[in-house]
Parts: sequence; C-alpha cells; structure tokens
Amino acid sequence: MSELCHLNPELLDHVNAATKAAEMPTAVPNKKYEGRLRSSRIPAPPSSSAPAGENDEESVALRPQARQTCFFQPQAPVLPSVSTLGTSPENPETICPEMNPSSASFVAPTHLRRGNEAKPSQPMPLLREAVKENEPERMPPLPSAKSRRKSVAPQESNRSNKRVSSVMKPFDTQPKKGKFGESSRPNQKFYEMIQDFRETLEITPLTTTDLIEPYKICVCVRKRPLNKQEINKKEIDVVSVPGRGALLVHEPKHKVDLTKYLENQVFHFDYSFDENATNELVYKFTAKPLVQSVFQGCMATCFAYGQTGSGKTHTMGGDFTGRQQNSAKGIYALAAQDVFTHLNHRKYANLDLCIYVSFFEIYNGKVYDLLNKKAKLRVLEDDRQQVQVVGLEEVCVSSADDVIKIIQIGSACRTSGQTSANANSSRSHAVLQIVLRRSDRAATLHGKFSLVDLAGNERGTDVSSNDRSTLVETAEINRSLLALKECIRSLGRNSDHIPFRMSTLTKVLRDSFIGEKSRTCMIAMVSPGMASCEYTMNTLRYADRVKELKAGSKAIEAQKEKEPINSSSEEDTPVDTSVLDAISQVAELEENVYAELKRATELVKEMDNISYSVEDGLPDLVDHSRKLLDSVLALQSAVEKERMARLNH
Ligand SMILES: Nc1ncnc2c1ncn2[C@@H]1O[C@H](COP(=O)(O)OP(=O)(O)OP(=O)(O)O)[C@@H](O)[C@H]1O
Repeated sequence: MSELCHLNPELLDHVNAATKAAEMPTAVPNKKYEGRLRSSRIPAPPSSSAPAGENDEESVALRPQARQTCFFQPQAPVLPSVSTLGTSPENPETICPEMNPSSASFVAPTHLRRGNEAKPSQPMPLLREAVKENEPERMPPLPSAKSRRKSVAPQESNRSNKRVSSVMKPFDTQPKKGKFGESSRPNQKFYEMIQDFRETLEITPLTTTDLIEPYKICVCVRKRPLNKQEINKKEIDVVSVPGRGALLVHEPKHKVDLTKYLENQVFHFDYSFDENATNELVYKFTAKPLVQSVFQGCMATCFAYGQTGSGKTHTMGGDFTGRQQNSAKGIYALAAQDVFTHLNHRKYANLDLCIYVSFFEIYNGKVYDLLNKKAKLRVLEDDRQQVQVVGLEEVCVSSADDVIKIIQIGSACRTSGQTSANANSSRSHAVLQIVLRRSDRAATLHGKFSLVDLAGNERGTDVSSNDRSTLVETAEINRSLLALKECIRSLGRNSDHIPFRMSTLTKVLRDSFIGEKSRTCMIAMVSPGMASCEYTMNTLRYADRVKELKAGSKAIEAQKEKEPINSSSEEDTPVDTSVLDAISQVAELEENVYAELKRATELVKEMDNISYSVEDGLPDLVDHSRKLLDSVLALQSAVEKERMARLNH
C-alpha cells in the first residue's frame, strides 16, 4: 500500500547521486488433544433433528453432557482429596462439593468418586489414552429430539454407557432454575453444564510433598482465579484443573440450530496449577530445580507465557497488594533467595563464585537496559556465534535483598512513562538474568539463569484494521514467540540446528538452547473467564507444542502415532503470517537505513573539519555510500513485498 511506503524518492536520488560521484556501479541487493490435541477433544454431537427452539435448553444440554461424562470416565483417577470444588473467596461461583447434579441434562457416573471419598491409590492414566480407548463408545446414536430426555438411559447399552446410565439422576425431579444460585447470569446454561461436569472430576491439587521430576524441558500451566472485574460481570470460569498435570477447557459452543453444548478440551502437562496455587508452590516445581542446575554449570531459562492479564508478572515479579507489587513473593526473588542459599552451601564453596544480575527488556526486537534508564543496546554475534548484548549492565550482588532491589528498580523503569492504556510492558519481553561467574580475572561464566516474562500472546493477525506501529509490534511478538517455540523444540530434539537467529529474544538467549547443559521451563498462564476462552486455547496449544517434542518422551510419541488424525484441527492449520513477516522485515530494514543515515551525518561532520582530506576520506565515502544504497534498495524491495503480501491477504 502506497501509504506504507516510507521511501522518499529524494532519498533514493541522493543515494544514487552519491554512488555515481564515487564512481561505483549500482549494486542491487539482492513457521492431546485436538489435532495434536485431537484425542482429547469431545467432538460435537451428531446434528440433531430437533427443531430449533423446541425444548432447547434441556434437550440440548443432554447430549453433550452424556458424552462428556463418558469421555472422562476412564481417566477419573482414584485420588485423595477435593479441594478446588469448595467455594473460594476469590471465586464464589465455584461449586460446593455437596451440591448434587440436578440439571435435566446431567449424567454423572458414580464410579467417578469424589475426592473426599476413600480411594485406593493408583496412578492416573494419561488422559489421551483414556480418550482413545473409549472413543468409539462415547458417541451413542442420539435419540430423536422429542423423545430425547426419556430415551437416553435405555440406549446406554455399551460398556462405557452402562456406567453412565447407572448413575443417572431422575430428570423430572430437578429444579430448572437457581440450582447454582444465579439464574440470571449471562450464559447461565453453560455455567450449569460446566458445574455439572466438574462434579464428575477427581481433583488432586499439587501439594508441596509431591515429587519433583528432573526435567530438561518442563512445561506446565497455571490458572489464575477470576478477578473482581470478571466476578462483577458474572463471567463464567471455563477452566478446570483436576491436577496431575491435567487441565480442561470447557469450550461453550452452539450448534447450527443454536443448541448449546460444551467441547471439553483436555491438556496434559508436566504440572498443572489451579487458582489456589501460590507463587511458592509454582516456584517449587518450576524454577527451583533450575537454580540447582545453574550451580552445576547449566544455562537455565524459565519462561512465563500467556495472554495479557493471565498472571505472568504476578508469577514472575510477585503478587500485588493494591498497586504495590510484593517483589519478594515472585519467582524472580524466590530464585534469588535460593541462589544465595546454594552459594553459601559447602558443596559449592570451592567454586568461588560471584553473582551478577542484569535486567533488560526486548521491545520491537530492540534491547533496552532496565538498569540503565532503558538505554538502547545492540546485540552482536561474533565469529564463534557468541551473542553479546553490548553495554548491558551486570550488577554484582551479595544478597537476595540486593536482587529484590534491582528487580524493583528494573520493574519501575519498565513501566515508567506508561499509562495503563498505553503500557508497552505487556508488549515487551522482560529478561532477568542471574549470572554465576568465577572470581578469576576473566570472570569466567559458570552458569546462567534467565527468567523471562514474555510479551502477551493475544495479538491477532488482523492486518486490515490496526495501525502500523501495532502491526510492527504484533509481527515482532509473533515472530519471537514462534522462534522461541522452535528453539525449545530443537533443543528437545537435540537438533544441531537451533534457529536462534529468528528473533532478538532467541538470539540473546542462545546459550539456553544449546547442548546438554540447557534446562528450560515454560509456565503457561491462563485466564479462567469465558471471554478469554480463545486466547486460553491458543496458549495451551502453544505450550502443548513445546511439550510434545520433549526429549525422551517416547511414550507420548508412540501414543500420538496411534491417534487418528483430525484434519479439522486448528493446530495443524497453517497460520498465514506472511503479511506480519513482511511488515517485520520492513521495520528491520528501515532501522538499517536509519543507522546508515546517522553514519552519514558523522561523515558530514568529518568533512566540515578544516583538516579533512578528500583523498584520505574517499574510501570511507565509497564504502558508506555503497552500504547506504544497499540498505535503501533492500528496504524498497521489502516495502514492495509487504504491498504484495497485503494484496494477497
Ligand atoms: N494466581 C493469581 N492469583 C491472584 N491474582 C492473580 C493471579 N495471577 C494474576 N493475578 C492478578 O491478575 C492481574 C493480572 O496479572 P498480571 O499483571 O500478572 O498479568 P500479565 O500476564 O503479566 O499481564 P501483562 O502481559 O499485561 O503484563 C493482576 O492484578 C494480578 O495480581
């Protein structure tokens, strides 16, 4: 589009003239459980013959509910205690365990014992296995619309459906309204369906006594509670965390005839944290094992990933009391405390280590030092592919309190000058690095822990309505998150090729993706509200992709091979990122031209000098003119590519 073409013809003339003058030839420069997650998606029931509007609410809910219950049976483990079913002060919507499913649509299997019942201990099978095994049985032919309510139970004749029918509640005795105390909330029906489903779940929240696995790549998920605003809006919570790494999203759906049903998507990660999990608990299973690895010489990285407002900063930087962030309660500070505990341990005393901290932000592919008034820094790669952030402040620290102060300074610097409406902190990646160096003259690197609060991943791909700067931001965020995923996947495969050059984020974290000494943990944060459902699904799919290729996850790979391929999977649908990539390319080349022009002003100053010698200065002029022309032509070509990409979009 012409308005996007920032190339000034005069600039080209200027460059061409300069080139001619220097007598040079013009040189033209020259990307579970549906899809991948398929096994865990509960597909929509076969299309009903029910006339739209007829007995809609009751009849509709029935079918999906029965299927959901069947689906979840095999994985219902026999587990110790239900805690999340209790009413939480933060989430008054949460159902009390003693509530009985009473909706006309509810079908609850008694064998799915509630957590407060006595159970034998038995490991929970992988959800995806359970789904697979029962897949043919969880979609019995549905009754006709008119007879639906009465005919469902007799039809439950196969193995899994027997279990379902054995616990069916008498429909007609059930109240139609106010079962969950609020008949007036928006999406009340979905709310009831979800609550009914939850009553079938075994809940096993992670506790501090659970085993911590030594993962090379660990991917986990954390659900935050509904916030005040969401509670005021009577938002419904569509995410359930049964524990043992499992998380469910109850996706509200409408059929063509407007009947409502849920698609319950199941994800399985290394750990899943529910809304009651504290930062300390999350820390214990995620970053804490990495601190130890750093003392053993590893390059460890812990990422907080998720949509804006999902809890990344709360997790990494600490929770808020009003506007005051409790920096001592975030993973940053908890890690710092552990670093000093290890440092003082006799096991590591002879290493003679010093601790350094740096804190920077990556916004639109540029690095800004948060410990030096957001000074813009350059990222350089040497011949040995060593990446340096030139001029980055590395502060020597002698206690965890020092680190906490640095976190406060850096966090304040990060958000300074921003209004909440214009906060770019959620559109930038914040990287806190805790570096262990030997106390020798060269301050030899021993280990490094990078803790990364990633930019919000909710940016869309609508290239028609947003302004250019938003598009550049979007392109950069998408690119860096894609690059990050690819780098972690390469690490998981032990691949020789790590595509770290794809983004500034992966460039500066290059050390973290190479070799045996790399350790990575990703905490995917999800918001529980129905309004965030799509973003939540995107977050979980991303995290699932990172996890699925974990090194040594042969069981998962073998399971995948057995699973049928669902061609409608969103995961497998290629996303057209061509426009955003083109925009991103233009932004990068524009920056190059700007840098060359700045250099030109330096040359002008030199020429102003009375002692300037044209003869001596000519090679510099030729060299610079050539570089300038190359960069401008490359920009011109990129602008043209962007125009074409937009036309084809
Ligand atoms: N686990 C949690 N428990 C209680 N409150 C939480 C939790 N997670 C997040 N919150 C609250 O939700 C709000 C948004 O969280 P936070 O700022 O951490 O989100 P974010 O993902 O970092 O967003 P952004 O990308 O915009 O920075 C904050 O008020 C935070 O205190």
